[in-house]
Amino acid sequence: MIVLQDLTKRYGEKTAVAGLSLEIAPGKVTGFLGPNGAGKSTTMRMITGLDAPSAGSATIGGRPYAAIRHPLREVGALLDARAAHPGRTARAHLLGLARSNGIAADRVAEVLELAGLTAVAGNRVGSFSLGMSQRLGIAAALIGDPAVLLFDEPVNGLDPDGVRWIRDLVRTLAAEGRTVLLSSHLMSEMQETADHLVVLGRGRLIADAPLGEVIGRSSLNAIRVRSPHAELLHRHLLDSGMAVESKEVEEIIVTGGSPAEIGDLAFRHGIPLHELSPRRATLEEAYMELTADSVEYGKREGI
Ligand SMILES: Nc1ncnc2c1ncn2[C@@H]1O[C@H](COP(=O)(O)OP(=O)(O)OP(=O)(O)O)[C@@H](O)[C@H]1O
Repeated sequence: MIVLQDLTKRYGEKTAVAGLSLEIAPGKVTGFLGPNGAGKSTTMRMITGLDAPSAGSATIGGRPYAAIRHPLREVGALLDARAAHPGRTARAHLLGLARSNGIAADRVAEVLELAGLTAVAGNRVGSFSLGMSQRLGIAAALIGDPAVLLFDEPVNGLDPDGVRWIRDLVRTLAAEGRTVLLSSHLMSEMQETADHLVVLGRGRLIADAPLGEVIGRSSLNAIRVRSPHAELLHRHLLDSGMAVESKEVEEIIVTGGSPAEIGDLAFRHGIPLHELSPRRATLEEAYMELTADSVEYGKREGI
């Protein structure tokens, strides 16, 4: 369990993280989303003790990172794939980490295998592609078999096979009861992988809810209704407080009501229905709506 209490980070005038309070629970994949500069990496850096908070606290299992004697045995993090020394081999890098955290050397071969790096274990890290470096970063995160894992953009640079590997890996880690915090800008991937979402905008929390709930709140969840009496149904639906848009002569798009409510209402008024099909918003659509006012670095209308 990761607990953030009023966590704040200021860089001079800039407030990168502004009073964040939330809990990241074990046993699920928590997706960490937000536009560029929203404060995701800064939050992860404070959780792992790489940055000190300006105010508030971040604890793992009740303790701040700095108070954990062998941190890699409790928290694994992939924050910067290029963090390993380029002149070292992958094996030497992992052995160094194992030694400094009281982890048995046998574990190195295990995580190299798990990350698909056994064949290149003796190669220098500096010769690795971005995808191989990501795999090494993941091997490092897993070396101490920790209960808490943080992955910042882990699929960056990975091929489709690697992307699927990460998806399966994080799902397995969560199913084992671990706490998994995962940031990514790939919404389709996040929709496949996350159970719960934490969304930041300009350093503030804008959503902390199960994935299905975040998508369910989108105004783009709509129901297509076809009826030979679409116009009449249109009026009844408006009277009952739903939003209705006419598409074709016999087709309307309804938001703000469930298929059951629409079907029952049509039945009460004796209106035949020829189609009643829900269209679920995608995470990308829900996310774009949610963060529309929080995008800091991007294209603005009229510029
Ligand atoms: N060392 C630093 N010095 C000054 N400002 C910083 C520093 N690190 C981060 N910031 C600023 O803090 C804000 C949050 O940055 P952060 O990297 O945490 O965002 P992010 O959500 O991870 O973004 P991205 O999706 O682009 O990786 C940004 O405005 C950034 O410029």
